[in-house]
Amino acid sequence: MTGTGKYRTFDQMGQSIAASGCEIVTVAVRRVQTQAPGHAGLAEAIDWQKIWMLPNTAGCQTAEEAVRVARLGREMAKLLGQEDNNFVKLEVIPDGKYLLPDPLGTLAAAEQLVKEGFAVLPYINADPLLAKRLEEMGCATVMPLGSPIGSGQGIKNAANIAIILENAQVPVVVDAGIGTPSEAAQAMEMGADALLINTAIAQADQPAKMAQAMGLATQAGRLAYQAGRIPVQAMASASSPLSGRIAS
Ligand SMILES: CC(=O)[C@@H](O)[C@H](O)COP(=O)(O)O
Repeated sequence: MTGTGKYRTFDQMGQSIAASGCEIVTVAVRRVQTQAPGHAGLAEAIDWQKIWMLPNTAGCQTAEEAVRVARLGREMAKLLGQEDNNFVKLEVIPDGKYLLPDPLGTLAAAEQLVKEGFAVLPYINADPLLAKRLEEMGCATVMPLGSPIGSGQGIKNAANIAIILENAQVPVVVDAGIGTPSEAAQAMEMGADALLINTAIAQADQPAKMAQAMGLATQAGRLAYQAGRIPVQAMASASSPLSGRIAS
């Protein structure tokens, strides 16, 4: 999954989405609604016949706001030709400095949106108990953050994300903070089902190239997870057989 924010141009955005190989693109409902300079034409710049839209509630500080914006997002998806799209990336973020999600607001909004038939993809701190509660409530995924949005700090919550992955019965999408392809691969090697990456691509010197690198790393990480890594050992073990040596 990729985002649509922070690109220098819509052209760069389109090229990056294509180069990444992503299947889902998230769009802030409020950006599509404003039609202000820099936002106008955003939704129209993407071919929604090929890409699944994930409307998000960015900018919402309370559960009530998020529920309202999610409903608008569903209408927006319909207008853009995705009549059966009931997805919403739920963001309830009252904190402007670290952009950390409000767990109680997220829980309350998720409960309401699940009741209304949404496929809810909640953006959360990497809290295993919260992830479980959201799953039990009927959320379609959980989206724990690797580190704060746009920080490029990578996977700072690896231990907690590992617990979420161990327990989850729904797909786990690692969202936010991924700064490099190696961090994308790391999250996938841990067993994440998907990633959401925006800033590291959009703000790269060459966004499309970084998008491709992120896509390749995501696939590499997934393959490595499926292949099964070797156990880490304290001591060396020789690569060549020890029997039949020339020297005694
Ligand atoms: C676009 C979006 O949904 C972001 O809020 C998301 O969390 C990605 O974070 P990064 O920008 O750190 O990749």
